[in-house]
Amino acid sequence: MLHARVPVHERRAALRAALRSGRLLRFPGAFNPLSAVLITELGFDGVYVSGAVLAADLALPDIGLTTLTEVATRAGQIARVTDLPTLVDADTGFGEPMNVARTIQTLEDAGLAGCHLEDQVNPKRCGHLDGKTVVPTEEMLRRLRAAVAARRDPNFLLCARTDARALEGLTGAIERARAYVDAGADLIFPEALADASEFEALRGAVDVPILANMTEFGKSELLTTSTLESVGVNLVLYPVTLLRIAMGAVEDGLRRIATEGTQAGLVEHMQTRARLYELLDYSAYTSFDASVLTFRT
Ligand SMILES: C[C@](O)(C(=O)O)[C@H](CC(=O)O)C(=O)O
Ligand SMILES: [Mg+2]
Repeated sequence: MLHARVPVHERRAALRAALRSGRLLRFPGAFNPLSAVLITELGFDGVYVSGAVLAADLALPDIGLTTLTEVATRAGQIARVTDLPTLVDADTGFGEPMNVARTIQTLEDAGLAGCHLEDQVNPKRCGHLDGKTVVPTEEMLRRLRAAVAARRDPNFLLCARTDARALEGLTGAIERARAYVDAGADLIFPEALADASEFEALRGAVDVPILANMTEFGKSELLTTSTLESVGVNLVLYPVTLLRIAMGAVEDGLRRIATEGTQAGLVEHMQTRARLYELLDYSAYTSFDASVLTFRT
């Protein structure tokens, strides 16, 4: 009721331990706090807060228009309703290395378990689109060093994302990943690798956990959890999946209401009032209220 129970430092420690387990951790992207409740209830391992989803939610393209305040606020709203660790997309860190330092502390304060920082130039774009540019390795190292120095909880997970695969090939991405690990990255996010063999090659090249981004309509083949686990991937993101499912249903529903003049035919596909109230733990609020009233009288 009201909020998560597990303190964030414990969730961060649990995520560290789980990443060492050899098990694949599944992090669907929550498009709002309520979807994070469902992710938790259905037994996933963590919650992801996607920059693309956060921007799309504001009807903006994912080109670095959202601010640190917007991202930290929304990610904090999501993190506080789940006992799972929440990982947030910090894009390029919202500025120069000094800004990156502030970003890390702000995200720590917002209750996140970790974040990823990427090596794109500003303005960044979706990692699965053409026309990206990356900063020189040295500049990304400055971002990472600032992040490491600013972090107050050593278990706050710093994930380094490289977008170099599209520009410098797999070898270039691997070289960068190694340099980012040396600078203190705890987890590597190789963006837009083509297939399982590329993940396997990266796996063999770094000795920290690696992440796979299974976003739809992108450049990566959609690999199953067993394939990802078999090539040694430690964490998989389904960043925009829930938003795409929801928006697909919303658009179909709106069209049917417009053409049929009623939503009656859609009711059987809807989440029921009872299920919604169950997710909201409605009855606990009613009992709480009753107990407070009883206490007063
Ligand atoms: C992972 C990602 O950074 C995100 O913001 O969710 C995006 C996802 C997407 O646009 O499909 C990405 O750049 O891959
Ligand atoms: Mg993003």
